[in-house]
Amino acid sequence: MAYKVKELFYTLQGEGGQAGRAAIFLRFAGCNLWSGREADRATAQCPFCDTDFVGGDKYADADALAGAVAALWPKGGGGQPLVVITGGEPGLQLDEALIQALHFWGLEIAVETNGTISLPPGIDWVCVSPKAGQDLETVAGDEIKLVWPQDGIDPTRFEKMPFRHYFLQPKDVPGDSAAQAAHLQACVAYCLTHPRWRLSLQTHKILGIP
Ligand SMILES: C[S@@+](CC[C@H](N)C(=O)[O-])C[C@H]1O[C@@H](n2cnc3c(N)ncnc32)[C@H](O)[C@@H]1O
Ligand SMILES: Nc1nc2[nH]cc(C(=O)O)c2c(=O)[nH]1
Ligand code: SF4
Ligand SMILES: [Mg+2]
Repeated sequence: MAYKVKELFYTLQGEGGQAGRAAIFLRFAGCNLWSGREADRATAQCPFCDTDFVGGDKYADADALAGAVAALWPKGGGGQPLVVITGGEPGLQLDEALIQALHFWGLEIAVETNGTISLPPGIDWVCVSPKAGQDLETVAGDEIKLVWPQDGIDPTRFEKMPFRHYFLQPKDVPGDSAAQAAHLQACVAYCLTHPRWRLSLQTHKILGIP
């Protein structure tokens, strides 16, 4: 199968339970909850997206893509190579052939998903970030990372699902510092009154790295 990839880059995982860990990012093009066009944002099922996932390059098959990913890991530095597969929505393109090819290169595989599309088996770390009004296909995994606040979602709903970690991540609104501050305070207040939940900051944005 051919894959449409917006970008490949090497950085630190900025969010969630693996924040601070070096990782190669594989960002797939396309999402099922927004076209990616600004003109459609207001009517999108997921209107607060912080990511450009339109366009990019085609890879002819799993071996070609996995080889390009593996080539980004620094030689001789040690550590367990990690790829974070994101998007857009990775559930649209991620398949068993790509999982196998990435594992062949010794990569640990983490996925960032909105949870609405079933994923192939074999992923090492599954992060589900639920979106208001969207039913979940993936109801178990390593972490829930809920962008907060979001109207129409009660976080306690996810506590019945077997995830290892529960994170709230402040909803970023570029250019609106009052909203940013309010969203951060809402997350802090919720974590203090519901201690099962932990704060996930987007540390790459704080650091100014990709
Ligand atoms: C761009 S999404 C791609 C993966 C997948 N489509 C998803 O939504 O989980 C990567 C992560 O960024 C989060 N995110 C998107 N927009 C955000 C924003 N404005 N503020 C904070 N987190 C955001 C998503 O919820 C998700 O956890
Ligand atoms: N550094 C960094 N960490 C991230 N964790 C999840 C990201 C994403 O866009 O899925 C992301 C991202 O875009 N950059
Ligand atoms: S589901 Fe993920 S990629 Fe799609 S619009 Fe929402 S945050 Fe962006
Ligand atoms: Mg991001």
